[in-house]
Amino acid sequence: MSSHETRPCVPDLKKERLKCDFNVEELTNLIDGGKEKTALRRKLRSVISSESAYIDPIPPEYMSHEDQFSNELRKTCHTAMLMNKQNIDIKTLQLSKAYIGVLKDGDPLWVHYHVFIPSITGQSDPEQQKIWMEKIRTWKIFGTYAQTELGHGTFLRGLETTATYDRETREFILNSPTITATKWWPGGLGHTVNFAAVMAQLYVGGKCYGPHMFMVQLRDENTHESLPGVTLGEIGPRFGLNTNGNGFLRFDHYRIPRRNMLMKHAQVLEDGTYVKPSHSKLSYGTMVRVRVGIVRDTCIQLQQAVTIATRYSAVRHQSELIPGEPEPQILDYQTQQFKILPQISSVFALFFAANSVIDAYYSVTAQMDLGDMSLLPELHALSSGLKALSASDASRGVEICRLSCGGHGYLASSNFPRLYTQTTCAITYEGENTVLWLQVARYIIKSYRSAQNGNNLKHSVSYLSKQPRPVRGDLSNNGLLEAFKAAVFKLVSDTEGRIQRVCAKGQNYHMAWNQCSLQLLKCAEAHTRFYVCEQFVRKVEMAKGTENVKKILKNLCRLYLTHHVSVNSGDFLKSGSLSQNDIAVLEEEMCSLLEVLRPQAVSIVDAFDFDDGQLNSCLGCWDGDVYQRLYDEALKSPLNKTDVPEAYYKYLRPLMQVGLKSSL
Ligand SMILES: CCCCCCCC/C=C\CCCCCCCCCCCC(=O)SCCNC(=O)CCNC(=O)[C@H](O)C(C)(C)COP(=O)(O)OP(=O)(O)OC[C@H]1O[C@@H](n2cnc3c(N)ncnc32)[C@H](O)[C@@H]1OP(=O)(O)O
Ligand SMILES: Cc1cc2nc3c(=O)[nH]c(=O)nc-3n(C[C@H](O)[C@H](O)[C@H](O)COP(=O)(O)OP(=O)(O)OC[C@H]3O[C@@H](n4cnc5c(N)ncnc54)[C@H](O)[C@@H]3O)c2cc1C
Repeated sequence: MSSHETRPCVPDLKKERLKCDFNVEELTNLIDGGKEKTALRRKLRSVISSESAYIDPIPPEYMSHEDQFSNELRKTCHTAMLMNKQNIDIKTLQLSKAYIGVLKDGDPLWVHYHVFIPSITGQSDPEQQKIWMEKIRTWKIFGTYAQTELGHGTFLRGLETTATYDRETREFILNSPTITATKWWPGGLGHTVNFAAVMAQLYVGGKCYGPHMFMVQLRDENTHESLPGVTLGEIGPRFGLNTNGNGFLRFDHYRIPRRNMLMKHAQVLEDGTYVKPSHSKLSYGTMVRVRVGIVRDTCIQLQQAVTIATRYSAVRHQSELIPGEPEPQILDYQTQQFKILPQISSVFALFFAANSVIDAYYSVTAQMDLGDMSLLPELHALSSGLKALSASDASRGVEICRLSCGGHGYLASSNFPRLYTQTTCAITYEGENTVLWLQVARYIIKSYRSAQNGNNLKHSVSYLSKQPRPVRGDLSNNGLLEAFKAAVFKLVSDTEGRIQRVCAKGQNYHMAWNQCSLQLLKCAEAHTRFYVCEQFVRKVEMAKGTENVKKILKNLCRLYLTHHVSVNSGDFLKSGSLSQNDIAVLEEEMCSLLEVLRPQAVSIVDAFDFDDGQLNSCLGCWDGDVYQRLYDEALKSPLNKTDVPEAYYKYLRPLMQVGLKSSL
């Protein structure tokens, strides 16, 4: 039973928690990765919760843009000091769920810790690392990852910033030749960081060698003023993440020493000799790493959204289910269960997928450090696909949760608006989703063709070697995975056939690719969905623990499978891997699973173990005292400071005094 069991809450939530038939703490431990990790997270959380510095002076919604930024910078700097005192690695804290809720709308140093530092450690040679990491550790250097430009974010070969080697002075000259060459978006670039890892086109002896990364000082280490030759600023208010300090940067023939090119993989020697890397895409390594991290991060955002929606749905009563009877909890409506429970199953699917891609990342990068690049294309496809799938599933999931809370879900005090803007931007950053899907498709089509030519395929695409033949009527988990394989195989073989047909009509390959890109997107998503389903099934099979927790996991896994078969039923029917009757049976099973899981829903989300400060939502609070919180929060509006606002005297009263002349 949950350790929170005894805390007071409204009768509806009490009733829900009493229905719990599994050990909530055990599920919490599983999600944290073990008892010790739960204990560590809670210890970190208790350090954070006791810090008065994290209390916002007024709700940030009511602050100016400048004050919001300053308030978050204050908190992020306080965290650095605090962690230093406690001897805790700040990166560990930031990636821990314990830190959620401290920064409300973006962290101006987030890119420093999670994109800039990995770029330095992953792209510079040992001598460079020694110098720069020392300065990073002692807080002399704060940096960002400056790649995207006004004109290009996706197409990196189209970047316009140049880094031209001057052999005489042994320097690179950085230049932004056009307005579209302006670096645009990097987090913290506006007014926070003093350095940047800058992606620029390398020119040596008049020849362009493509995008390479350079360590560039932008601001004076003492005065923080931008250096001559560098123009910096903030890009203005955004849909969300308004305190990330996203900035712009222009160079005017700005010189940096030769050794400021990050030289782990490629080098320019003093005499201008270019030494190429062992794989042409190694300079894109930071992006692969962050894409992997995004899977985990979006999963945690979805956990927050489903916690809020589930608790609220247990507290909210509306309409009549049976005429004349009391209004039921809205969670009793099947349609409400269908909004929320598949999102809970998605949390677990993303959780297992994130763990598996993080493991893959570490094992492939270890091999790459030994010089073996053979698994990089598979890792690139896997991380791209999972980044795209997790970002789009989570942001759709957050929006469904918001809608499931009716009008109150639209209030800032529900915290859905922030959660949504935080999740949806993951569709865009670190590789726009459509573009990443097309990268996955490229890998799949290439693999499929390679198999047609008799070659062996890498593990994640091995099922594309030959037409899978699922056993008709086998609707077990393994049977459904086989059906998935057959459905994806059919999508891939049809799409590949269509590309060939378009080419045969005289179209060149690239145009044919574009004409088939809608199907290619489908192939990529279906392949990645299959991967997620397979991981879910295997991880649940392997899960240790008590029978009741395993039962919850099995039911959630089954809900995930049946839901995604139902949503994509056309693909299964077309491939002949499932019949219409199979689909009908599975859809019925999905509805029964909603009923089975409904009584456990509140306890499952309790297991995500967020406290009220973290959820920051009137609707999702532990005790369910929703209405009082909504009312109290409304009273904080500055407009409620006076009964009659100044705007009345300025605008409304004069209008009312004039009166209407015509009788409209
Ligand atoms: C390990 C886990 C640790 C945990 C880490 C913690 C991280 C936590 C994460 C998230 C928390 C979120 C918190 C929110 C705070 C906000 C922060 C925002 C941060 C955002 C930062 C950014 O957005 S940085 C900018 C990102 N930009 C992009 O991603 C650009 C996208 N474009 C590209 O990647 C490429 O240009 C392209 C892939 C689209 C195409 O490249 P290119 O034109 O050069 O190649 P080709 O199409 O010609 O292909 C050639 C060939 O190369 C293959 N390839 C391409 N990319 C790669 C790669 N990265 N690796 C390997 N191979 C690659 C391509 O597939 C082709 O292969 P073929 O064999 O020829 O087919
Ligand atoms: C919150 C946030 C934080 C960011 N932080 C950073 C940062 O720290 N550092 C940094 O360098 N950048 C950062 N970025 C920039 C981000 O990485 C880019 O915005 C992203 O890579 C998308 O590129 P783009 O904006 O050029 O979009 P575009 O590529 O212009 O996309 C516009 C449309 O064109 C389509 N499109 C483009 N190419 C193709 C294609 N080949 N095939 C089919 N369709 C295509 C896309 O699918 C999309 O629909 C950030 C962005 C955001 C929103």
